[in-house]
Order: sequence, then structure tokens, then C-alpha cells
Amino acid sequence: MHCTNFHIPTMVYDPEYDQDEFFARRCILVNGPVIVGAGPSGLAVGAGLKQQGVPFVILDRANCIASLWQNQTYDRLKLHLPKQFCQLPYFPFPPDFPEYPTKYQFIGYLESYNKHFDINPKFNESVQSANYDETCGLWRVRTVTTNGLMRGEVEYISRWLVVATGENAEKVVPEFEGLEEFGGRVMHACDYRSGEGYEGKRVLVVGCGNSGMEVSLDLCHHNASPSMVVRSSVHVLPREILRKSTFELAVAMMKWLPIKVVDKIMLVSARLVLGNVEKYGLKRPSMGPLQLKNTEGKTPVLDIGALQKIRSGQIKIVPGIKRFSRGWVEFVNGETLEIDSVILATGYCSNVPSWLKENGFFSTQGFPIAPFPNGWKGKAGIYAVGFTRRGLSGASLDAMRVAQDIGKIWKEETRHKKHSVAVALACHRRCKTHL
Ligand SMILES: Cc1cc2nc3c(=O)[nH]c(=O)nc-3n(C[C@H](O)[C@H](O)[C@H](O)COP(=O)(O)OP(=O)(O)OC[C@H]3O[C@@H](n4cnc5c(N)ncnc54)[C@H](O)[C@@H]3O)c2cc1C
Ligand SMILES: NC(=O)C1=CN([C@@H]2O[C@H](COP(=O)(O)OP(=O)(O)OC[C@H]3O[C@@H](n4cnc5c(N)ncnc54)[C@H](OP(=O)(O)O)[C@@H]3O)[C@@H](O)[C@H]2O)C=CC1
Ligand SMILES: O=C(O)C(=O)Cc1c[nH]c2ccccc12
Repeated sequence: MHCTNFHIPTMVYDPEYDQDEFFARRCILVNGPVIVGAGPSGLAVGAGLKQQGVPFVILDRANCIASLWQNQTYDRLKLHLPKQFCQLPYFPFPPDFPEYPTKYQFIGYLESYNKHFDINPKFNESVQSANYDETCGLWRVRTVTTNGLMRGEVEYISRWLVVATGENAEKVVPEFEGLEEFGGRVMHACDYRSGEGYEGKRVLVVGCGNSGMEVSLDLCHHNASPSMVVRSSVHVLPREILRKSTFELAVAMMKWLPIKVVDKIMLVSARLVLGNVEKYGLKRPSMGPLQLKNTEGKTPVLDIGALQKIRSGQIKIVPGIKRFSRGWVEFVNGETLEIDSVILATGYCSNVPSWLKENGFFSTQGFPIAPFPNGWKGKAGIYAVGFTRRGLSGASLDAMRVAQDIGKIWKEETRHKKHSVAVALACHRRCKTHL
């Protein structure tokens, strides 16, 4: 796509003065980078840029920051890594936070972070496409804005594009034979808030990652009867070993030992603390838990109580699903089970391939192709933050690198040109000459 699709009116974006909302179609030249996503990753990049005086625009499809945390998680959720691995750069958690903050505490912290750095994302702006326009050397990011009844299209034009839409941007909803005739309540784990309303119900929880385990546990707390589908294998680790965070121990050991050895130690320790989990139907993968996380992104389960319920039989383990029918499910081993509801804890995926038109930086799965630690920067001013499958600490690391890199280029350019807006306008003029 070239500049032929350039829509007027065109404005220079000034963060001090947010222009009116009257135009249904607008084109905004951004002085600084466009950041897509106002989750922890996007906010952390924003903070790093603010500190260096670099202007930017953050766009989010939702109407709030950290929408994954605010709109798509259950009430009982707590961070499952200790707090020091989850805080964002330059602004620590309050000292009275517990070791594993609740989601409400984490959201409160992110709100303070947003306020403290005056990040000011633009909400209700869903990015539909982004492409690099070689004729003018700029990124063109198109959004659909939904603001009450108002719907508009905006094109943001920028030197830099920071992708911060997350590893969990879309829910994965597999197709199952017969599900349409099942008849009971079916929802994805991202829409599950609590077991209220499930009392006495037989619930099939599909998937045994952290979501499947914790939803099943929450259902037990609400006197429901969950059966959890384990179709392949899963690593379950205790959240703590001898009162020390398992994750923290693993991070410490990784400084001295190869990952394979650390995995062995993890598995021996897990066996000592949890016993043999395979006898409950929780088959372990052949690859160790950290290696599996690093190579395939599959997060080990950090157990916070589900295993005890599996042992006691309150959570039943069932095999893969063959098909559904009215009021029941048939498994691959031919057995059937009567159920009232289904919760799909079947995971999430990146949505980058659906909107980013480029070749070579992102894979078809929506993750940077270059392996860690080289996937944060691409060619022509594109960056990725929060795609290293290393949780919030990985996102923070990316964010600091990206903000520093953009800040460095920005400072070099503003030293040479009198005013950064003049630079943007010059680019803009160059772009328009190609119309
Ligand atoms: C239930 C759950 C619990 C977790 N717990 C932990 C934990 O304890 N510790 C840990 O380290 N990690 C945890 N994670 C991993 C989680 O991915 C990170 O914590 C964190 O949310 C990643 O931040 P992010 O900003 O990269 O992505 P997100 O938080 O997903 O934010 C991405 C933002 O991009 C926006 N967006 C997406 N597509 C578009 C588009 N096309 N246009 C505009 N905006 C868009 C979304 O609305 C969203 O606000 C958890 C994940 C889940 C699902
Ligand atoms: N407290 C916390 O901090 C929590 C953190 N999280 C994090 O959120 C992220 C997402 O976790 P989660 O939502 O559990 O997703 P995961 O991707 O980790 O797990 C998805 C599960 O669904 C199963 N599955 C997928 N498709 C099917 C199918 N067709 N039939 C049967 N089973 C299927 C997978 O099985 P298979 O392996 O065979 O493909 C797997 O067990 C993770 O990083 C996790 O750590 C989640 C919840 C709580
Ligand atoms: O909870 C998540 O989704 C995370 O990605 C956190 C995380 C990063 N590395 C890990 C290794 C083991 C368990 C959790 C994590």
C-alpha cells in the first residue's frame, strides 16, 4: 500500500492537546512512536519514553489500561510469580504488597503507574492494519474507533511502531463435534469470574494449564463438581519448595547451571514435595518444565491447591474429548460423562498476523522470529515488547531496551534539527509529494 490512500484532514498529533473527535476519518502524524497495546508492556515502554521526554501515542482497543487483567480474568486470580518478578520498570510495587499480589492490587498498581508517568493512552482504538510505507519511510497504522455511537477511522503515521498487543491477545476456542447441540452453558476461561451459579453443577473444564487448574479449584470452592480434561501432558510444580518460590529458586540456579540440570532438580524436588502426580492422570511431558517454557512457550502449572483436590477426587481427571451431545460428552477412550456446563481453558494466542502487514520480523504465529534476546527490534523502526514468553519480567526487559533505543535515536535527531515536530512535518511533506 502506498500513499495514494492518504486521507485529509491531516493533523500533527500534539499530546498536550488532544484534537476534537468530530472527523469520522482522520490522519494523524505522530511525533514519536506509535505503541499498540496499553497492557503492562505498552505502559512500560510509555514510562521509559516519558522519562526521556520522547512523545508517543499508545493505542488500545479496550476502554481501559490492562484490559486482559481488568476484563478477562477471574476474581480469585493472584500473580503466581513473587512480586519482585512482576513489577514494571522505574516504579516499584508499594512496600505493603504481599508476596503474591491479587489481581486487584496489580491493577491498582498499573493505574498508579499510568497516572505517575502521565501515559494517557488512547482507548477504544482497535488497530486493523499496520504497514511500512517505503516511499516515505513511515509506518501507517489504521484504527477503528468506537466511542459510544461514534465510529471513526484514523490513520496514524509514525517513524516507529512498537507492537505490545501481548501473547494472550485472543482466546483459543477449538472446534468440537456436537458442541452446538450440547445445550448447557459454554464459556472460555477468560469470561469466567467465579464459581457463583455453578453450585452443585457438573462442569467440564477443558485444558489443564494454570487457567484450567485454577478454574477447577475455584469451582471446588463453590461446591461444584469439576472434571478436567488432560489430553496430553502437563508439568505441575509446587509454587514453593521449602517456603521459597520455585520460580525464584529456578532463576537463581539458572545463573550457575545449564537449563537441563535445573529442570532435573525441579523435577526431583517436585516429586519430593508433590509425590508422583502421574498416578492421577497428570502425565509429565518428556521435556523439562523450563526448557518446554523456553522452546514452546508452554507454562508449567504452579500449584496453589488444585492438586490436593485432584488427590481427594473433588477434581476428576478425564482424557481428550471425542464429541459432545445433548447433556453429555464422550472421551477418546469411549467413556461418556453427563455434564451441565463447559469451561474452555484452552489458552490464548497472539493477534499480530491479523493486522501487521510485514515480512520477516513476526512469524505466522504472531511472535518475533529472532530467538530471545534478539526479538525486540526489527528493521525500519519496528519493535516487539512482551513476546518472549518470560511473563512480566521479560516484558519489562524488552520495554527498557525499546525505550532506550528509540530515546537514543530521538535525541540524536533533535540535536540536529531544531524541533522534532519540524522533523515530522518534513517527513510528512515528503510523504505527500508521493501522492
Ligand atoms: C490469567 C493470566 C494470568 C497471568 N499471570 C501472570 C503472572 O502472575 N506473572 C506473569 O509474569 N505473567 C502472567 N501472565 C502473563 C501475561 O501475559 C502478562 O502478565 C501481561 O499481561 C503481559 O502484558 P502485555 O502488555 O504484553 O499484554 P496484555 O496484558 O495482553 O496487553 C495487551 C493490550 O493490547 C491490546 N490490544 C490487543 N490487540 C489490539 C489491537 N489490535 N489494537 C489495539 N489494542 C490491542 C489489548 O486490549 C491489551 O490491553 C498471566 C496471563 C494470564 C492470561
Ligand atoms: N495465577 C496466574 O498467574 C495464572 C497465570 N496464567 C497464565 O496465562 C497463560 C495462559 O494459560 P492458560 O489459559 O492455562 O493456557 P495454556 O495455553 O497454558 O493451556 C491451555 C490448555 O488447554 C489445552 N487444550 C487446548 N486445546 C485443547 C483441546 N482441543 N482439547 C483439550 N485440551 C485442549 C492444552 O492442552 P495441550 O497442552 O495438550 O495442548 C492446555 O492444557 C499462561 O502463561 C499461564 O501461566 C493463567 C492462569 C493463572
Ligand atoms: O504466568 C505466566 O504466563 C508467565 O509467563 C510467567 C512465567 C514466566 N516464566 C515462567 C516459568 C515458569 C512458570 C511461570 C513463568
